[in-house]
Amino acid sequence: MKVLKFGGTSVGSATNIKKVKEIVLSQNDDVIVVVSALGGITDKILTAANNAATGTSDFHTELTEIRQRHHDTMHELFNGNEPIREVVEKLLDELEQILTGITLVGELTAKTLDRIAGIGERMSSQIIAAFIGAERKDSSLLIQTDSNFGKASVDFQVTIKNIKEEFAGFRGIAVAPGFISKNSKGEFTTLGRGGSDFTAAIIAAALDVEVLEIWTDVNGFMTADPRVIRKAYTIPELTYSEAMELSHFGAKVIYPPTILPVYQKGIPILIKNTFEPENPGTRIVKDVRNGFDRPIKGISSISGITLLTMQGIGMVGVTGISMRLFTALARVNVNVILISQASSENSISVAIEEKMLSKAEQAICEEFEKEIASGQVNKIDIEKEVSVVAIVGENMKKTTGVAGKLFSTIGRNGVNIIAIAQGASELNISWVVKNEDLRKTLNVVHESFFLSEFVELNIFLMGIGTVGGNLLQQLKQQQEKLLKEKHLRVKLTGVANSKKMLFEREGIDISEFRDKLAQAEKTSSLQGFVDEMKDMNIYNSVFVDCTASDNVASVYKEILNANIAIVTANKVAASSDYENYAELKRIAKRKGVKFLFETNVGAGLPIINTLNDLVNSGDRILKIEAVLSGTLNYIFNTISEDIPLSKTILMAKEEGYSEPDPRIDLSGVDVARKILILARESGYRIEMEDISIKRFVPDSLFNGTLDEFWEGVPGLDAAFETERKKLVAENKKWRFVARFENGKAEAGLEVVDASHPFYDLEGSNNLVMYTTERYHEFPMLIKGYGAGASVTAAGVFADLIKVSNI
Ligand SMILES: NC(=O)C1=CN([C@@H]2O[C@H](COP(=O)(O)OP(=O)(O)OC[C@H]3O[C@@H](n4cnc5c(N)ncnc54)[C@H](OP(=O)(O)O)[C@@H]3O)[C@@H](O)[C@H]2O)C=CC1
Ligand SMILES: N[C@@H](CC=O)C(=O)O
Repeated sequence: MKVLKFGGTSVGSATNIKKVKEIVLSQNDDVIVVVSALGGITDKILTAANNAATGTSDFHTELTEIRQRHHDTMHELFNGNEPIREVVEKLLDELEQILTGITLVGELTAKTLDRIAGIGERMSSQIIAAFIGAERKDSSLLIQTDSNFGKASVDFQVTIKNIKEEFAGFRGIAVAPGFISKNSKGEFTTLGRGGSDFTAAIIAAALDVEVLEIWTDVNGFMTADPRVIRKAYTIPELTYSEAMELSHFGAKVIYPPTILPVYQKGIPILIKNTFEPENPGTRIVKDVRNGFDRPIKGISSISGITLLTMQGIGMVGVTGISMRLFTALARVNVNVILISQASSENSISVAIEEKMLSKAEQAICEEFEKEIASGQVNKIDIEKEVSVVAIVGENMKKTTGVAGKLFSTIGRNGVNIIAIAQGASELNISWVVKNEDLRKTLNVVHESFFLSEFVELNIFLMGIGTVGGNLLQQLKQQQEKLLKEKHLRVKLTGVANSKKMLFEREGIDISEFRDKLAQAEKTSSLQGFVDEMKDMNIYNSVFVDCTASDNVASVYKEILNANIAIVTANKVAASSDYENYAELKRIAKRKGVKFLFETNVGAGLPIINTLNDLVNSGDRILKIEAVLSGTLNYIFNTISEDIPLSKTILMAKEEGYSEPDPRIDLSGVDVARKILILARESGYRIEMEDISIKRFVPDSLFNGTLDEFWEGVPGLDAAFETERKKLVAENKKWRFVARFENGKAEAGLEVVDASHPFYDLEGSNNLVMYTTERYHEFPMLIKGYGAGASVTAAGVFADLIKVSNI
């Protein structure tokens, strides 16, 4: 035999009652169906009763609605041929008479309220029993309570005997109302909050049924609130204690105290969805089966919380403080949701519902009036607009590292934890965060404990030109593969160029980003972009800088301080003042976020990473010799009798090798920035001014505007051609070489012969030679394309993958 309980929404309309019938008839067992009132009816009865108690007969609106709902439901279920209309009509009349009586006396007692509060269940059970063609049983004649009207206590001895007698030898389907009961005098009582669950649990326990099924409007307990966590999913199995904890923390699937009778008997509870009966739902059992025994089962949260903290040196070592605090709160009916006390006994924090704040504050201040006046206890500290979050799971007890993983994940994402509580049962770890951090907290914790197979990376990209545009193409191309093979979901969450900016929490479709950005409402603004990123407060966020802008580089500190990682192709920050560069690295380290700039030197070549690996493994960089400009190398490899210098510069720009402003390349500044970064990454404190640059283009060309530069450059062509011819005759080549040795860096144009390793460096290639303590006789060489859209974008992409930690 089974007991199936259907809640208010499940029986809320004729359509839903038809679904209930299908479910009940599909059971291959004898079934007792316990039903709530039609959804919303009990509330209407209570409102009508309270209105009546004002003595103004102001209950008719509710009563008319209650009548109409039942008439409509019966009409639709029975096609106008309503076999139980008379019974229901009588109950509605009874309700009207009592409401009229309440109006006349102008008073509503708990006893009178119990008389009418269960009329909804009495009506719904009649309708549903008739519609299913089942026998109706009257729970109020079976469940006997004391006379504590409003929340009566069950006399289990009498009740169990009644139920056993009533159902002895029963076969088939019975329908019984939930929530209602009677005292020994035969007066109506009710079972309080969650009453229908309680009725079902009492019957299930009395009859020792195989299972108690609670049919509701959700697919059981979810790993987290699905309104916040899109990827939350149903938990297949929970222990009674886990279900109890999750319910306490906001998962309103069951009301725990009501399932006590089945818990004591070890009868499994199955939570099922009336509207998705094929969903397996959640099984609540004593011991979960293998495979359903992960350490964390669910995350829950309660918002609308205030944290009160009592602190003072006068509290240390004084007995009775906690007792007085909790007694004071209990006196004014304030429920304490979380308690946290430092072992120093110097402070104690309690989380309470926000609406209880003034009562609680007053009670504490009165209780500790003397201590506060004498300064032994400080003024009560109040932290409003906070939420309590909890992870729940019985297996935490057997697993080390859960708390470590939990708090490091939260911390890495920049969420401040205000208070923590964990009971010695290790069933639940609860902590308090600001309301504004709740969504992010739930997301990071959910991802870390439930979706570790799916990591999400939220990209905020600034700059969609040569490099940024290509990066997006590559991301688009790889998105599916990364998801499938690496379980990494890469989302473009924000994007901007110098004109517009666009944000979408759920991710911008990369194939449409240009159109969408062009049509975006928001005008681009650097601070606006940063503020929006911070406000969105999304976990695993990364800012990607594909501009060449000094301004953009100037906001890195703010971004890292907001726990947002940075991946940048822009060399400005890493080559700015040493103090700024070092500070950015310090912030990134302190905040536990990445600050990566591999593409700053040699585009996609692993030049910085290799250097870091050498240094971190204890090697020492003795010398760096390198060709670090893709543009300049391309120019010197392309210049010929037919292609003059000025044309090669244009060609380098068109190929996507040069900086947005090619004077940065031609002046040697780009190379100086790169050798500076390598020197710093080798462990040297060095500034841009320390680098000597030998220019090969007169300074006058760099002093004017970009247009003046383009106009002036052809003037150099003839002299270069003359020099070039001489070099060809001598079988020599120009190379713009950077060197770093003994703490000194320099860059300049050199002539190399065929014996030199740089001689054969083709196209836009770069070559770096690291002479180190370990690579001494034969330096380490890294060679390959040193510029260009696709290789640079690939380098940025590789840094992004590093940020995702997959
Ligand atoms: N090209 C290469 O081989 C390599 C380049 N890099 C670096 O990559 C970076 C990008 O270079 P590249 O793609 O060639 O440059 P582009 O000029 O092609 O693109 C720059 C992008 O940045 C945008 N932008 C500029 N300023 C701002 C701002 N203040 N706010 C928002 N967006 C802005 C531009 O917008 P708009 O179009 O509206 O002006 C454009 O979308 C540079 O720092 C460069 O040094 C690094 C290694 C190799
Ligand atoms: N403009 C740069 C691009 C890479 O940093 C170059 O030409 O090397």
